[in-house]
Amino acid sequence: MSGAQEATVLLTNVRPWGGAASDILIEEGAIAAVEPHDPARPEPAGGETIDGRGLLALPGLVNAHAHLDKSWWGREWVPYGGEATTQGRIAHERAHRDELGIPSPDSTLQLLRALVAQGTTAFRSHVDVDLGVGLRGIAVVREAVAALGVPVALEIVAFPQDGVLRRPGVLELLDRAAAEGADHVGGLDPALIDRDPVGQLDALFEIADRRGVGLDIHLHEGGELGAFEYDLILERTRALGLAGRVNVAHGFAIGDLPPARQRALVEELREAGVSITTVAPVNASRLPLADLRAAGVPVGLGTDGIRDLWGPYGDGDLLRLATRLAQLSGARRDEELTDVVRLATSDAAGFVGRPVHDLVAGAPADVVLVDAQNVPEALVLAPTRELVLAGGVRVV
Ligand SMILES: Nc1ccnc(=O)[nH]1
Repeated sequence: MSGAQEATVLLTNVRPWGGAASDILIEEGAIAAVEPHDPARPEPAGGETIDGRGLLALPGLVNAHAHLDKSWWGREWVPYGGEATTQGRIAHERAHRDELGIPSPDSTLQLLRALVAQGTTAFRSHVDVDLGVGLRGIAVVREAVAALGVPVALEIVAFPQDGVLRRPGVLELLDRAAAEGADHVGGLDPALIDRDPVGQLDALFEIADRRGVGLDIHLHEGGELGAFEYDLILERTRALGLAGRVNVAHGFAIGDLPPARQRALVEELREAGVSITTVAPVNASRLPLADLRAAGVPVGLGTDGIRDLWGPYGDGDLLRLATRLAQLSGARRDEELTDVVRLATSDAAGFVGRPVHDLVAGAPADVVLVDAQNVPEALVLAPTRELVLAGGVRVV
């Protein structure tokens, strides 16, 4: 990619995960070595040396659930005007996105600039695919990421926000998106939106299985209905051998179940290889985060939409969002706080198609420096990002 990416960078005197002072050598966008800090280490020939001033180093933050196509970021404030239901938001967005020129490469680019400046270096973004916009949103997001000029990781979920079976032609669009390089096919609330949970899920799983892509399904539906839909998803994941390729986004229903059924569902998710993403909502049932983490079910954290026709909230700071997740989950001990930071960084590698995303040799050189004593303090304070590298390229 860019020449900047290929340059050698020596990042000296940083404390990876709050550990001992270290020097990180970066070559061709990847971490080549992490070694004990040596003030006498020679500068790399033809490369750049950056003094890390003893700051705490974390891997880049991973936004595992974004909607990069929806935002009006960087424009005049857009007051929210829809009804506060899922269908109300869908209708409001469809009624007003054209007059705002959404999806827009420019708004998405401005949003991305703000997000990477806060240390997010990898994204899994749902992108609306529907009869109005077709696959244009996917092209818009790809164009904005290219214009950003920074080697961030991007996975695309072709997301049928306006419904699947109730909108004939959407399945064909999803199939084309998968054929043309989308990493996942999305879905949403197959009962509320399509009034046919078995039908929607069968159709989505068929595409994912045939095209060899993943599935990432929004499940806002709660209680017994949502629990039934979890069952349908687990059943199909097992039947088609799609372990490790299926994600449930939001999945509020699990938080509505009594503890014994929650534990049983966590065990089923683990066994079937289904992951969960959350946006740490303050007004929905809580995920059993500790149980999910203890079972080894991958849990990703994302921003959801940021300042869009779904709502006015969000500053995109994933570290601050991690603070909220920790608070909502009752995390208090240092190990629990640190675990939430791992969830938002190194442990989220799988959500953005990376085998490894950490401060280790062989990983992409995505590094965030903050002024904090240790990882728990970095989580609690979410301090200014003093330096952000994405693929070895300096963003901040
Ligand atoms: N939380 C959500 C944001 C955008 N679209 C959805 O379906 N849900």
